[in-house]
Amino acid sequence: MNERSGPLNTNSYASILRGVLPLFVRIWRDMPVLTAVWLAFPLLLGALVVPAYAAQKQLIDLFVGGVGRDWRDLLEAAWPALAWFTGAALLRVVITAWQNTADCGFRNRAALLVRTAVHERAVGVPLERMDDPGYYDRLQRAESVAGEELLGVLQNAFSLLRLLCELLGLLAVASIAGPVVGLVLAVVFSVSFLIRLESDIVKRRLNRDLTTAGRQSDYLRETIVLPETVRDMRIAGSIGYLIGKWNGGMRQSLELRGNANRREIRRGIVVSTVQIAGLFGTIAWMATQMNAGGITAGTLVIVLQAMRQAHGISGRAAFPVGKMYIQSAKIVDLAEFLKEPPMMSPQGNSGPLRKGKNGAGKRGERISAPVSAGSVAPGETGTIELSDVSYTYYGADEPALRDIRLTLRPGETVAIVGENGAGKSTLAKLLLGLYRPTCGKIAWDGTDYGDLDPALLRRSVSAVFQDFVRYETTLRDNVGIGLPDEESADESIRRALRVAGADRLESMPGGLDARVGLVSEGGRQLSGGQWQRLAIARAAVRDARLLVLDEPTAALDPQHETELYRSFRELAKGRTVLFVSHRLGWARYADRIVVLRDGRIVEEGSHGMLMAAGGDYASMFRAQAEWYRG
Ligand SMILES: Nc1ncnc2c1ncn2[C@@H]1O[C@H](COP(=O)(O)OP(=O)(O)OP(=O)(O)O)[C@@H](O)[C@H]1O
Repeated sequence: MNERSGPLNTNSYASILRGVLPLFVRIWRDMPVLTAVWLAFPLLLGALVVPAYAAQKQLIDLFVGGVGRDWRDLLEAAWPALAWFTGAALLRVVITAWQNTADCGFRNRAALLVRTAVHERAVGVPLERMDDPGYYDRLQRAESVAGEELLGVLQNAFSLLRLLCELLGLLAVASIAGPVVGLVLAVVFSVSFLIRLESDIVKRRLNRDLTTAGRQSDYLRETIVLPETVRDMRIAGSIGYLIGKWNGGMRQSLELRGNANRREIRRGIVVSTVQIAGLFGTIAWMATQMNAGGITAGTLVIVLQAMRQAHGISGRAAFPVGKMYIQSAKIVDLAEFLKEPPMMSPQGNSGPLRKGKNGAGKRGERISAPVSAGSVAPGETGTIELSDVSYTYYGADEPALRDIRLTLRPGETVAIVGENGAGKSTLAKLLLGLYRPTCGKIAWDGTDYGDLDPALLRRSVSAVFQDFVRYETTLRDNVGIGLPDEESADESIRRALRVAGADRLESMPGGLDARVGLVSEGGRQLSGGQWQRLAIARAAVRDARLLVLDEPTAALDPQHETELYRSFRELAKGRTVLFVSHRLGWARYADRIVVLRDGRIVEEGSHGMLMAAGGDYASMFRAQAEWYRG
């Protein structure tokens, strides 16, 4: 059983404290005054309980003992207690109003502070870490915690603090009847509080686990009704399959929830029994004391009132604590996420995987501590050399690339071809410095990528990926993202749009400011090919010496693909280009073709040479040519 789904134990409390405290310290450091004010209000409210009840006791005793006395005498004797009572009530109203304002301001500012920290960390995290499936879970949890959840945790912490302070005040009031009364009530409320808390936590834990399972079930529910799913399922004759899976999952969660509810009811009965026994025992004891003249009527009344109020509070206190326990476990995730090493090496990695057999990273192993980034600028020539490079994805058993030896000369166009999964995109990512080789070395003009200045390396490379991003903002953002905000930028953007064959989009109302995508009102949705041309323009606009095109024409129609090929010369001018494509018609015009199979280079040469050799390339090329001819 892991810690988070395990029973309530001191270890989990310790880990929660380890996670939560640094966050609170961070918040405290950033806004000490607001935090101090936020903490002071509950303390004041708790402290006010005692004078209010003491004044009430005095008044009752005065009125009970003063039956038959002149009302003026009574009033004279009672006015200090009346003043205390009224003053405390008024102060309570004022403090409650202020505390709501302070609480709201504090929580929003704290959440903004932490959210900014999460976003800064999320964009700086090494890409390699994103291959760890657990990373997304951590990021998602951190994101949700840093927003609404953190607000919730702080709100619950505040409610809890307020309730505890009031409870302490009430126990102090109860002790007026005798320290034993205070002690008995403290024990009764603590026991019932702990029982309630335990059952609340069990239920919340279940809710959290069911939420994780619910993601799968939500996915199924949403997928079932998609037109493409309906089409696929009809063709496969398996209409009931997904519905059955979803339904089974839902039934299981309903059963688990039912069990938790029954458990909660049983615990509730125990709590009520403990409380009734404690409270009635106390009342009976006080009644005998009053008879014997040990306590006054005023004491009896205020202690009864305090008991009633404390009873309500002890019930309510389990709620924020239970919520915080579950939320705090998420806060630990948030704190852990904020500890993710930032991108420190130009490769966007924090360090190599620990290697298993064949250089494979072991499943579940964490990536080691960050390596420091270099400070050397990439050389002018831009010769890129890969020496015995291997790469294994996080958690994979087999390397995706093995012993790659390859040199890209300045201005050269190299085509990488090979069947699906051969390692083409992985090679592209390594060349761009997004991943760090598990073994071997990549050097730019003789300097290891690890010694290059990350920012300068990023400026020297540019890319279009098959899974390119669609920025649903303006045309200008889509192409010029990351360009300095200069007047000349628009001219560069227009040139890039022309090269990518996307200049017609500029005629949309608003020109470069035209909104694309459906996120913003009035935005125009683009076709897959139009989005891809924007991605190509985005790569073309940057003055990079290495341009990587990974299936840049997958969404283009033949006409536009041909047009793009015509402008390819302009796109490639003055740069080294590496392109990955399954369309071998493109490859034949490359200076060199590199063929990958199972992560290894199996052939290398010009189109003519490889055709003459009659190997993998020749058979792939002939198969495609046959397809067109046939
Ligand atoms: N993020 C990842 N995590 C684990 N394994 C991965 C990941 N990405 C790719 N792989 C694996 O690495 C190998 C090479 O993948 P890669 O995407 O480089 O192939 P490719 O030649 O570009 O394929 P395609 O032609 O289908 O795009 C494949 O076996 C793939 O399953």
